[in-house]
Amino acid sequence: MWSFRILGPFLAISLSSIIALIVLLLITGRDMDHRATAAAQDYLIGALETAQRQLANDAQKIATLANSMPDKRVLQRIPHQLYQGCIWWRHQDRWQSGDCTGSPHISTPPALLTPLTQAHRMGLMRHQNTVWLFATQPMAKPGEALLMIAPIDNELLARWATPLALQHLQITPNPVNAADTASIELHNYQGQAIGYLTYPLPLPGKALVKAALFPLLVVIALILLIALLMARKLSQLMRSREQSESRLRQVIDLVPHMIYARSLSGQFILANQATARFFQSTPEAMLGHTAAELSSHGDILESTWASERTVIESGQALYMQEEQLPDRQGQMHQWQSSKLRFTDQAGEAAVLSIAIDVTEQRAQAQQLQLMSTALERSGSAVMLTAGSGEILYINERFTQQFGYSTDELLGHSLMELMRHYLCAEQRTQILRTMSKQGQWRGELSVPHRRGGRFWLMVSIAPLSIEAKGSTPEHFVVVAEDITELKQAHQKMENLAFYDTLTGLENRRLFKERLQQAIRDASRYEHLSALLYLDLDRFKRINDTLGHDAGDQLLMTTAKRLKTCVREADSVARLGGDEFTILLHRIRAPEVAAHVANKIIKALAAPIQLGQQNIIVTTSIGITLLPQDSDTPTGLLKNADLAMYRAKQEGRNNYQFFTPEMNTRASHLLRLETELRDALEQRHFTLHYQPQIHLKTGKVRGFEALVRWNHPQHGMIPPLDFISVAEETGQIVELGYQVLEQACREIKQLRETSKQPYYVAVNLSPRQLRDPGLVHSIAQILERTGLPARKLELEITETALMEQIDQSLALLHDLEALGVTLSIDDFGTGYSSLSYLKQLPVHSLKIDRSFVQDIPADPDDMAIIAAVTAMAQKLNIEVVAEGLETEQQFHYLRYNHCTLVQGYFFSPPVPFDQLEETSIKIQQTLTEMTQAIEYND
Ligand SMILES: Nc1nc2c(ncn2[C@@H]2O[C@H](COP(=O)(O)O[C@H]3[C@@H](O)[C@H](n4cnc5c(=O)[nH]c(N)nc54)O[C@@H]3COP(=O)(O)O)[C@@H](O)[C@H]2O)c(=O)[nH]1
Repeated sequence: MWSFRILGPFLAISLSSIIALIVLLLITGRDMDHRATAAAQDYLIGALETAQRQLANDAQKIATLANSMPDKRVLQRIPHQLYQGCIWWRHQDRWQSGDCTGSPHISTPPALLTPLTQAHRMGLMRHQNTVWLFATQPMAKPGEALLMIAPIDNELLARWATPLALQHLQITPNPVNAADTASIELHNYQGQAIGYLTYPLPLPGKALVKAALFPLLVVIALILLIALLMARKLSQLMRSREQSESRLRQVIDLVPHMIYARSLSGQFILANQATARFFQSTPEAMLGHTAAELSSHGDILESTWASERTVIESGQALYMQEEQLPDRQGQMHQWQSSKLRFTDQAGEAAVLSIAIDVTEQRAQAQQLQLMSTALERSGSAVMLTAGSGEILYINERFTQQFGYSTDELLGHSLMELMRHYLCAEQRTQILRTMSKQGQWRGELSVPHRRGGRFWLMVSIAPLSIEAKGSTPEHFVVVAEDITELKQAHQKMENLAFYDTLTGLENRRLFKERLQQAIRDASRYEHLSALLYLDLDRFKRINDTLGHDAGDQLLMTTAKRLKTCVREADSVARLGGDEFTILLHRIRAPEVAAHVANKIIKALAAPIQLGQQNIIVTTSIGITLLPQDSDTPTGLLKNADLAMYRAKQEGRNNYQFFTPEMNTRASHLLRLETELRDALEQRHFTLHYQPQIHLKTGKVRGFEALVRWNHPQHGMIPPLDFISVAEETGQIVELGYQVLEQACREIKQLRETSKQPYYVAVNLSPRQLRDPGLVHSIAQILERTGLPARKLELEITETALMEQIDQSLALLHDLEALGVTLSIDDFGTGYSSLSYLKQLPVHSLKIDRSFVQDIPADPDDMAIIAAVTAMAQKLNIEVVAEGLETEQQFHYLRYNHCTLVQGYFFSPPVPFDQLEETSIKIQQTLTEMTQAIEYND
């Protein structure tokens, strides 16, 4: 590797240097030869010309001298220094003598002299092996001339073509170069080449080259050495550059940011691994490609190219530019890039970009910003403190919550704040919990700076960014205003445990108190008493005077009850007009009796309800604990039974619970079970009591009255089971059985007697609430075939008034069915006249209690008179029940009562006696009518 890298350049440089040197030498040698030849030729020509001029001058000087002398001796006196060759004198066209002092080798050959007579003044001639220069000079005397010859240096002598033929010299440089001589061609006067002169070159070019060979080799050796050193240096440089490049490459590939360079055409000329990863390519494969060619989102990527090109064109670097670019999957990334122009190795302008993927940082920053904003706008008050407790931050809510500005709190201590808001005990408790558990959370009631108090749910927790267990660097305090929550909780608690109307404890709380009292009573052997009471006839007051009056009554009752007991005792309203009182830790049962009396007295005081003064009475049941029962339910049941007994005893009194009451309750329970069996086995039968029309004196119809034909106890009257059936809901099923049987039997009687009898059937309040009532009655009528108008439904006035709104709709539905309606026990239910007008009733049935005191009670008689008068006006029939005496009969007849019913004519009788009973009544009435007519 090294040898190649070194040898390559080394050989290249060396060889090229050697070749260059040789070529240079050859060129130089050749040039030198040319120049040497030219110089030699110039020299030769110059030398000849100079010698000729010299000779001609000498000849002229000698001629001048000789002209002044008479003979040839003159020549001898001519100083030798004046000439260099031989000298002859011609006299009268004959050469007289000569002197060759200067050239002793030359005699004076006539052969030589003859051609010289040719009046050539100057020239060259060859004689023997010597080339001579000659010059002739005419003298003063005619026919006399002077000839001078001088030999040419032998070195100049070369080849002579025509010996002595030359009479005149003309010189032309020879273009043909000899290797080591310079030559000139000599021509005669006819221009013919007669020979040439050569001149050996002192050191021709080739010789010079030969001579220079050694130095050349030395130079080459030196060059090689230098080249070697240079190659080595070069190699080192190359290697270090390669290493440096490789290092640089490694470095840029290690950099997680995109580093790339693009040429002016937008093609990548450099890309690191991060860039390649982004384009899902390799750095090598990217080179020469544009972003558009490398990515399907290249068009977007190319948008960056615009800015990069601007950088190239303007030379203006861009730093920290934010760009959004998609990766290959189209996922947008946020980049922070810097771009700067540089010139690549080819000398072309390019742009280097360094792009940092800041997507995550931006997302984190955004998240941080979001969290910071959330914190700032949080509904909770947030405080951040240093580990020392110094307050570093509070959010807006904090300032609102506590009424401090940020400046007032920052830099202060949390402890200071705690001292201001919390008592020493609270602070100690918080600090103790903090040191034990590391944090504290709890509710605090704190005063507001601007007055008032508020409830806070506060948490103080350490905030350590460092490893767990280290001393907390910060604490975060979060306070949430729970005042409303507290109030709502309080309200809910009130709702859950207290009666909204009276503010007394409700059933739930009372039961808890009772439970606690039972525990206390058995543990500490205390005696406590539970009083259960309701207001006598509250329902009637409520219905007649309205619910507001009823509520008023209940609230007054609650207040009065409170005045009758101690603070520690519990007074509760269980619902409706039912109240309970728990007397804690009483000395003896007599105390309970005493309180009961107090209550009866307190409630007996008149109560102003609207325009009326009402006097209420109450019935109180008392049970003692723990002896009567050890459960709240048991005690309440006992007290209820006792209260029931008090009612049975004529109301407005109190009764203590006795075990026998439980016996009765058990009896009722048993009755319920037996009733269920009786319904299944249809043990009920009907008795019918006739209703007599006073004007016609005929039996118009019958009231169906149920009896329980008990297998063991015989016939049981309705008063013994109707209320239980009503309570348990069994009355609904019983009512349908009665209706079915009554309709079927009266239909049958109508057919056998051919009389248009109707049947009146009692509907209890519970039946009125049965949604299937109308439909079921319609089905019964259809099944039995009794015409609807021959079925009269008796509904007590109390039942109607209790649910007047629903009743109205029901009565209209029943009327639409075709059945007739009668208000039973009229006069006991406080129905108002306005209601009566709205009700689709066919008749009113005056309660037995009003009839039974005729003629003893003038009030009752007046009521009967008023009712019949009113009914007449409303076009409603009046039925009087409980007719037992003739006096009563006459009074009712006199007051235009429509129908009568009672033992006076017949008690309720079984179905099979009906026809016979009806005939008897008919006879009785006929007799009575006759007697009346007779008396009249
Ligand atoms: N919901 C239903 N209630 C019914 C049904 N059958 C009866 N009852 C109700 O039971 C109550 C008692 O009824 P009963 O023992 O049959 O007494 C009735 C008569 O025997 C009694 N009566 C009739 N005439 C006289 C009399 O001259 N003197 C007197 N002391 N008692 C008399 O009155 C009862 C009829 O009353 P009323 O219904 O108000 O007309 C009773 O309230 C029945 O309503 C039933 O099937 N369903």
